[in-house]
Amino acid sequence: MTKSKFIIHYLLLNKYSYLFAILCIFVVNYLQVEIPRYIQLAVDLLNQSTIESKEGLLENVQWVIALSVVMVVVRILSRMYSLNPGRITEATLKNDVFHRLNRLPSTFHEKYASGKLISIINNDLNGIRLFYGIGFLQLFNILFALSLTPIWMWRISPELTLYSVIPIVIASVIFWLGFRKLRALHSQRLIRLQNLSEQLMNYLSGIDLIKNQQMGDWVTNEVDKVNRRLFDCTMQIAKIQTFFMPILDYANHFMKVLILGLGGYYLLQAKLSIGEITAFLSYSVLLALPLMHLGRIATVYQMGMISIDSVQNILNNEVPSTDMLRMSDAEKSSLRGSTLLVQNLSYSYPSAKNEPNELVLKNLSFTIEPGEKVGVLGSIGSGKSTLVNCLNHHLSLEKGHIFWGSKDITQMSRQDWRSYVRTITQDPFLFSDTIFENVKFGANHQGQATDDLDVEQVLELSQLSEDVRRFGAGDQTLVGEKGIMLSGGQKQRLSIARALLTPSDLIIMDNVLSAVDYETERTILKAVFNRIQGQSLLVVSHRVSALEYMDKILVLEQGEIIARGTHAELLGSCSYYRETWELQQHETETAA
Ligand SMILES: Nc1ncnc2c1ncn2[C@@H]1O[C@H](COP(=O)(O)OP(=O)(O)OP(=O)(O)O)[C@@H](O)[C@H]1O
Repeated sequence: MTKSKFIIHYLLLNKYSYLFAILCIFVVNYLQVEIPRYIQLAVDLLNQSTIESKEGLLENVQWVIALSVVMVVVRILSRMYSLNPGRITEATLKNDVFHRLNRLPSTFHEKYASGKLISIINNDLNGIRLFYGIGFLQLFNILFALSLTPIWMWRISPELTLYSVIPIVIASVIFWLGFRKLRALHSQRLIRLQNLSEQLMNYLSGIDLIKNQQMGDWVTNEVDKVNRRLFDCTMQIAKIQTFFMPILDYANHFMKVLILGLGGYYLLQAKLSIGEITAFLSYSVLLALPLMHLGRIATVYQMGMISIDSVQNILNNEVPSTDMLRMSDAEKSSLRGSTLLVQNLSYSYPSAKNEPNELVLKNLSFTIEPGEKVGVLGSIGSGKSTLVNCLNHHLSLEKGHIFWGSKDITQMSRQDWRSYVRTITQDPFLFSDTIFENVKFGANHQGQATDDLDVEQVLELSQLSEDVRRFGAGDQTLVGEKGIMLSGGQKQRLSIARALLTPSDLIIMDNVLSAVDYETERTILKAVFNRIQGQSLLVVSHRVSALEYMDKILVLEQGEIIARGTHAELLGSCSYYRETWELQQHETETAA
């Protein structure tokens, strides 16, 4: 979406409010120029002492009071109907941005750090709220004030109007120069805010490490450097706003002096009355007020434009077209319990320079039949997690390599694919909530009704019940940010419980038992086997003991399957498998 289309799209969201607001702003500005006319008539009648003049004076004063009351009411309405759309647009955009972030592929998140995104959602969207709220109100205020006021001034004295406008024209040119300089500074400031937010987010995520390693001083120093750059930029903006922007304010005072001087001269020549000069002075204020606001509006406009760019950088990223597809219920159920077929799968991570990178997976082919339990053994860096991320379509793939039954997984949305496959990753993510809510996370979204009994059951299966009972508040215990209260093994078991809660056709466990001892590993796997009868299982590990009871094991080395078979077969046929097994057996015995 282009910038102008973006602006119009979100303006149209509140079109009726804006139309009503424009009408109100026009009425306010019209009344503003009408009131001085009655003041002028009243002042001119002050000099006369006839009964008619007293009645006329009273009538004019009544008009001034009545019009002022109407103006106040309409002004309140104009503010309500022009400021609220800004808040509505901000809230709508927050949802739109978050919705898009949820659907963008992982490659997007590799480019944008979370801290930066948080800064855009907070600071930039705030700028957009002002743009669509106060920016809109003041734009029309200025437009109407600058078009109506000179006409009413001209009616009194064309000559005096021309002289009064001269200082304003000169000031506007100077103002424009400052305005251009400010735009670049505002853009820099938002980028520096994003950098600071990114850095703070990084350091706060690793606050334990920083404290343990006594790195507090160094980190404070680093934050100070980024903060100082932000401060310098903010100060430059403040300087321009303090010295440049009030130029219109100075012009206003100069204009008043001109009106009084020249007006007095015309009064002596009987070209103008006192009432007319009084009205002229009122008009000069009406002309100056919006001009004085111009500095603020210019800031709002610039911030709005820069913020729109930032938000568009997110919204203009295309969600892969297949992710927009939804399978019908009939098609979904026809694919339940299918075979997973991997055919000549190769993968290389995209490089920063868009050059082809080294292949991390090389020409892999295998199947996982319904209900089959398959293991993948591989040393560190052999490509196990990459394979998992291909299978669950976390990574973007070419079509024709992974099929679920007859369906190519790249031709279905990730959301549909997730209804068949549940992945337990090696870095389980826990939310800052209770154990119970963490286990249940996502279950309701998948349309699965779960009750407390189910949660209890899966905690038991994943060997976590005993630990949970020991916590004071049981499964209502808060796990802290990212599960800081739990050990690595407890986190892993909690994420297994989460995956077991709702049924799926294939469960992928990526090295999730590395933080538990061999005995617990065996018990958990046995429980998982019992629970998921009929469902397929892929267990990825560098521990042979975790794969011993699998129907089939694939041995992965440097992205290639170098052997496949059952545990017994591989002990005979694959030296790497046998050596790993013997080494790990020896480690277990030594540990015992
Ligand atoms: N996002 C990425 N961008 C570029 N290269 C990556 C990325 N993720 C992994 N790699 C590279 O791909 C190779 C395989 O990594 P992968 O994480 O799949 O191995 P692994 O077998 O799961 O290792 P481990 O047992 O340590 O988890 C490694 O050389 C790694 O550096």
